[in-house]
Amino acid sequence: MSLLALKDIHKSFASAEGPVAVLQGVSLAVQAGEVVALTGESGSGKSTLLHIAAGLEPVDAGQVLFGTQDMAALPDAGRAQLRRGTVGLVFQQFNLVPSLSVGANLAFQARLAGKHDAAFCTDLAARLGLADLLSRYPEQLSGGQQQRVAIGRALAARPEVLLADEPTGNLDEATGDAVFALMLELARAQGTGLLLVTHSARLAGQCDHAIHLRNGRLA
Ligand SMILES: Nc1ncnc2c1ncn2[C@@H]1O[C@H](COP(=O)(O)OP(=O)(O)OP(=O)(O)O)[C@@H](O)[C@H]1O
Repeated sequence: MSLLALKDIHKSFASAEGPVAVLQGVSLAVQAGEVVALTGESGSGKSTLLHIAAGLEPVDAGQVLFGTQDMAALPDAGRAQLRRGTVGLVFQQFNLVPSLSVGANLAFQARLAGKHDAAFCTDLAARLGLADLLSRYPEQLSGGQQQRVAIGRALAARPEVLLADEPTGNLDEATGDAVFALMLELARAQGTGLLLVTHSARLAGQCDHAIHLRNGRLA
């Protein structure tokens, strides 16, 4: 059974001209330890699909299966619980907690999931180049530093499924490559399934599969 399986997802948004169909029957699966790249032109629906997978956006039709549990069919509290225990998120808005230090932000998700491991967190901070920034606050960080904290926070919780929306988009190429390599290494070592939105054909080429979204369908 797949860690994550999206089945026949349909999604429209309302607009002044009427409903706009963004996803028209999208199905995909991510297995344990598998890294899947999701590519597509700007506006093709990649972020929408990731938000749906995270249970943060309702579907018009379709299933979002984590094992046998359908995220899309759960009530709010059930979705939050499934997300907290199972899913790691790295979105374009980093959503760091402004009142918490970098160190506390890094540990935040893992603590919520009951999986906090101080040594693992310290090691992650070092590998993400954040060791000297642990007592700073998010507003005192550059965009790229904030992005690395957001990645560290998701990885520290050792999620079963990691959903990442252009996770290295704010980083220079060398830092981005190093952070991407760390994400791949941890996903493979821990059996995490990784679904990754990227505009980079180079990064997509390093993944196990690359799938392309066009006109609401996977090409
Ligand atoms: N809440 C919303 N209300 C109305 N339309 C929306 C909403 N969210 C997204 N859309 C529309 O859905 C389409 C897909 O948006 P989405 O952000 O998923 O694209 P994307 O492929 O992630 O784009 P990018 O690569 O630019 O981030 C776009 O046309 C966008 O305008």
